Parts: sequence; structure tokens; C-alpha cells
Amino acid sequence: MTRPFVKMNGAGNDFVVVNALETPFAPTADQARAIADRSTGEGCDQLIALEPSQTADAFMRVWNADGGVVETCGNALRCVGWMLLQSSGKDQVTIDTLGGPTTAWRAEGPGRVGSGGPEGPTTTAHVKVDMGAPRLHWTQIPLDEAMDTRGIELQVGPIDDPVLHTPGAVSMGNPHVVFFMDHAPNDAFVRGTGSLIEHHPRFPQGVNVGFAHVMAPDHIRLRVWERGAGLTRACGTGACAALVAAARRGLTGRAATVEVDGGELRIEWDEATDHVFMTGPVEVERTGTLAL
Ligand SMILES: N[C@H](CCC[C@H](N)C(=O)O)C(=O)O
Repeated sequence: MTRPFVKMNGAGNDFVVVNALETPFAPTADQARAIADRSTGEGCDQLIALEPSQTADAFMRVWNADGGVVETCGNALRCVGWMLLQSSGKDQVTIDTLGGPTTAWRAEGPGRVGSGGPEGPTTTAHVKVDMGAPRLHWTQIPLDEAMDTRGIELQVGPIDDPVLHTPGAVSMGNPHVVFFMDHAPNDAFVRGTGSLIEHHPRFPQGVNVGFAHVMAPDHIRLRVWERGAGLTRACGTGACAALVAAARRGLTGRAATVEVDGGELRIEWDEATDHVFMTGPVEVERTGTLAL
């Protein structure tokens, strides 16, 4: 059986997106891994399916590159939000996920419309997503024992680097731990430390590992080792988690530009609603066909 897909990215975090609104799409973990494989498959950080929903315009299902189904994906919410906004002509669309419901709108941004050729970016737009309220109680991250999520206790193997003391923990529907550093770490540090922490017993459901350099009260430089996907060029929920964790420690205000390897995300933690809003780019790279 073959299946059309659209290859997209949000600030460089890339996805194979399958429209399953008419025809069910239920890949096994092995099939998801094969699709995500950058050497033998299409290659992506996450595989995304748009499915029918009784309560929203669509339901978004997320598989990490390791084949595991996870709660949500911020950068993908912008991408599928853009698809739904374009196809429906509506001003806003609702997208349900295992991590909770979200809403997406078109947004202003340095967009550009490409040549439309088969390779390279063809369409770049900006989308704003209401990511819902952060979940901050230790049971909601979740952690393996009660502690203050503004700064948790974490012993990372033999490493006793003070940088790795008392990171913040935040859930955006998926689990995040955020370390605050005085510089953006290099690939070797992100890979080495991130892979040590991703499955640490402190996090019963695993964890996405963010390394944040607060450059100003409204500017964070962030690198992320993602649960189930490794070092990615951007992590949308990670950017939300970094802003919330930083604001809770008084390192930033409630809004900041989060600079990731693949671009910039604008994150605002609204005081009145407690919701986190994320605005950022969406790129359509190409289309193709999966041979399942
Ligand atoms: N690796 C994440 C899922 C993708 C999140 C990220 N790509 C985003 O944009 O939020 C997890 O296991 O929770």
C-alpha cells in the first residue's frame, strides 16, 4: 500500500505528515522508525498523522523517530495548523492531541513563498499556537518522587558539573527538564548529557532535555536533546518549557524570543489564562509517497 505525505519543518524540526482524515493510518513502531530513518527512509524527527476528531478540527498523532507514540509536538502543531488553516479557509483551527487540545491561527512573520520546485522550501508562513497551560506539579511531569519542580535534585551519573544542578521541570503535555547554563553547549555536550538524562529514573516516562542560556530577560538561546529523537534543530514544547522554567526562577519575564538552532520562536506565558502561546515559522519542503 502507498501513502502520500508532505515533508515539513517548524524552525528546522522536521516531520513526515500523513493526512489520515479520510483513510486510517496505523503504522507499527517498526514502520514509524523506518520512515524516520535518515539513511534508509524519508528521514524526520517525528512522524505526524492528522486524524478525524469529534471535538476538534482534527486530532494530531505523533511518533518519535524511535517509533514511540508521544503526547504532542509544538513545531508540528504549527505545521498541521497551517495545513488546516489553508484547507479550511477558517481564521482559527482546533487540534486535539494526547497532551490536550490546542488552537492555531495565522501569524505575521518574515514569510516567503518559494519557487514551488520539488526541492528546497516552497512555502514559509508563520503560525501562532495556544499550547495550553504548563503542568508544574511533580506528579504531572511526572517525576519519581515529590519535589519542587522549579529546581529538582538530579545526579547525572559520574558528572558533578554544577551546571547540571537543580534544573527546572515542566510538562507541556510531554515531559521536559531544563538546565540553565552561561553558554549554549556544543553538540558533544548536548548528545552526551542529554542521552544520559533522557531515560534517567527520575523521569518515569522519559524526558526531553533542554539546555538554556538566558541572554536577556526576553531572549533565551536553547538547544534540546529530545526524548525519542535526539538532538533536533528545534523543539517547540521545549521552547515553551524553557520560558516557563526561566520565568518561574525570575530569569526572564513571561515572554521571550527563544533562539533555537533552526530559527526563532516567540513564546508568551499569558498571566490571565495561564496558557502558553508559541509563534513561529512553518516550511513545506516537498511531497512524496510512502511505500508501506
Ligand atoms: N520528543 C518529544 C516529542 C516532539 C516534541 C518536539 N519536536 C516539539 O516541537 O515540541 C517527546 O518525546 O515528548
